[in-house]
Order: sequence, then structure tokens, then C-alpha cells
Amino acid sequence: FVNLNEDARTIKKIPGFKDVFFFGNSTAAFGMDSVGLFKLARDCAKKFNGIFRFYSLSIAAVHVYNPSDAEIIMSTMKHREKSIIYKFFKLWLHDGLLVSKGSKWQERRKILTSAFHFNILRKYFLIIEENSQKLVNVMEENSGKSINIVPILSEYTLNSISESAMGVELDKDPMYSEEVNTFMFEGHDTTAAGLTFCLLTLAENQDVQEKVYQELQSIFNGREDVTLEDLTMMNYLERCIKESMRLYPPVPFISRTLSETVKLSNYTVPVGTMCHIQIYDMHRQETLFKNAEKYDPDRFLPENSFGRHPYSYIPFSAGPRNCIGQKFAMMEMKSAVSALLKNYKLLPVTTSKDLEFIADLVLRNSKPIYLKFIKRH
Ligand code: HEM
Repeated sequence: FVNLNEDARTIKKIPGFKDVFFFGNSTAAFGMDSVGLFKLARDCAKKFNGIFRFYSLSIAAVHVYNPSDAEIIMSTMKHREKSIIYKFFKLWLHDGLLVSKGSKWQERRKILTSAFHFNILRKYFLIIEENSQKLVNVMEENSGKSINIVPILSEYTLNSISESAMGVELDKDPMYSEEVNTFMFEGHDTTAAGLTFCLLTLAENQDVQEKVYQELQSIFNGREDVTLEDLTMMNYLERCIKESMRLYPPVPFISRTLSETVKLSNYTVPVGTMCHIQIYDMHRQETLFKNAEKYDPDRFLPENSFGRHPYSYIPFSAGPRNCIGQKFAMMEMKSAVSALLKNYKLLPVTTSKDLEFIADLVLRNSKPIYLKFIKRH
């Protein structure tokens, strides 16, 4: 029990709220809805310094949001086991790559990695481009109106992923039909969230949006067809996508169970402890990103990224269990945003100040997100 055993006493040495007998720290969260829980985690991150513990009755979690601790946990094969947080998802994802472990994970990861090779991405690219054109048509029907972009982008990413790799090849083999659910889960909501916040930030920063438009003009110069090579030339757009995923990481945290006792920020954290890596808070640390709350795509210029700790920016996680679909996701986001921006000027309706997130595995706003798409001539 968290108040009585030695591991609990070790965990209690890590900074955290004052505990209340029997309830631990859970009184701090009493009566909160999921918006309140998201805010509570952010408040804790501000109050403490890169690490804090939170325990409720007999369950303790250590939260870390500094790159050195993240590296200790994520860079080795040792702590690759996901925490009980994902157990709930296991009901649906069974032993898919996201939640599987040991030799099963290793074997599947090797096979599935080849499904994302650049040459294979070429096949998916055509499907994605077709869906991006459909997306442009959907916006045409709504041009000039305030529209909730969340369900539209969600449908776009769901269609793209189900018609690509998953629909084409993997589901022919029953061995991989779990994997298909995993890919749909990891690849659809996450990419939709990435797109949502990329469009919101571009609508809000007209000067940046104009620079993306100019980049597209210089690549296409009136040409209609799009190739995979065109996407690789969209360097400024890529920086915009990276910057929106810094401020709004689609996966705000990941969780592991420690497979051996480690030292994190000079505190001992015992084997078996659940450890949350708070990507959202890490990306907003002033010590890692100057004027961290400010949207500035040029942070990702090579000269401005030089010397940055490799674990300070981890929207796709890092180490051996990083995101297997990250190239696919980048391709999809570039394809959709470039198709939209070539045809429309985006205007803000919902702004970053209106955002109010809920506690979830994927970053979600509690309310719809509205933007306006004005047809360009
Ligand atoms: C912007 C879009 C995406 C983001 C931000 C993202 C982020 C992540 C993160 C943070 C993880 C680590 C999760 C953890 O350790 O608990 C992960 C794992 C994973 N992602 Fe993605 N992802 C995206 C898109 C995709 C896509 C498009 C696919 C598939 C087509 C995909 C498939 C996976 C799989 C299978 C894993 C588990 C890998 C393993 O455990 O070995 N993701 N992703």
C-alpha cells in the first residue's frame, strides 16, 4: 500500500502535493471533470521542476517532462513495456504493436517497419492525394462559412489510412487484423489532431500562412498535378507542422512501467513504477524553447535547432518504441495542408485562446474548432 511499503516511501521523496492520509494526492482532483484534470496536470508541471509524483489511494505515477529523464526511459529496450493506462485499450487492440511486448513486439515491429519504407509510401501517396482533393471539394461546399473542422479532418484521415496500407494489404492476412485496429487507432485520431492544430495556427498567423502559400506557388507555379517529390520540397510547411505539434502534440503523454529502478532528476524511482512522459509540458518549457508559448516555425531551421537536446521535441516519441507511422503521417499532413492552402485562405474563428483540452490519450478540445475557408482565385 502506497503509504506503507518501502517503494512508496521512496516515491514520496519525489516532489508532489502534500498527501492526505489514505487518499494520497487524489483530493487535489476530487470533483474534477476531464477539462479540470488536464489543467491540473499543467498546473503541476508549472509548480514542480521537471518531475513530480501523484498518487491516488494505492496507485502512484511519476510524471517527467525534462529531456534527460525522458531519454533514460525511452532510449533503451529495457523500459519498453507500456503501463496499465493502455490496458483499457488492450480490450480492442489486443496484442497490436502499440500495446504488445517482448518477442512478439520485436517480430511484428520488424515486419511492419518494412510496410513504411519510402518506396512503399509512394503507393499510399496516390490514395492520400485523392483524399486531399476530396477534402478540397468538401471545403468548397462550405466556402466562406464557419465550419467545424474536427469531424471533416477526422473523416479525411480515417479514409486515407483505411484505403492505404491497411485496406490494401494487411487485412488480407488474419494474423495482422489486430495490427489493422492499432494502425487505425494510432494513425487516424493522431493525424487528425495534428492537422486540426496546424490549420488553426496557420489561420491565426496570417504572415506565416502567406509564406507557406508563397512556397507552394514557387513549387507548383500553376501546375495541377502533385508528386511525392513536391512534398519533400515543402520545407517551410514542414517547419509549420513541426511547430504546431510542439505546441499541440497530438499524443500529449506516453506511459511506461519501469522494468528496473532508475534515477530520474536525482530521485530514485523504483522498479514497477508507472511513469508518464508529459510531452505537452516538455514542449512548452522555457529552458528548452525560448518564448515557449509563442508560435514560431523558424525554431526548426537547422541553425536554430543546433544543440537542442534530442529528447526535447518528441511528438512521435523516440527510441525503439517510437512512432512507426511518422513518415506516413507527415506525408498525409503535408498533402492535406498544401491542397487546402493552394485553394483557400484560412481565417480564424476559434483561436488558440479559446482552446480547452480534455484529459485523453490524444489531444482533444472540449468544444468544436471552427475556421473559415475563403476561396482563392
Ligand atoms: C501526427 C500523427 C501521429 C503522431 C503524433 C503519433 C505519435 C505516436 C507516439 C507518441 C507513439 C508512441 C506511443 C507510446 O509509446 O505509447 C506512437 C506509436 C505508434 N504509432 Fe504513431 N503517431 C502518429 C501517426 C501514426 C500513423 C499514421 C500510424 C500508422 C499508419 C501510426 C502508428 C503507430 C504505431 C503502430 C505505434 C506503436 C509503435 C510501437 O509500439 O512499436 N502512428 N505514435
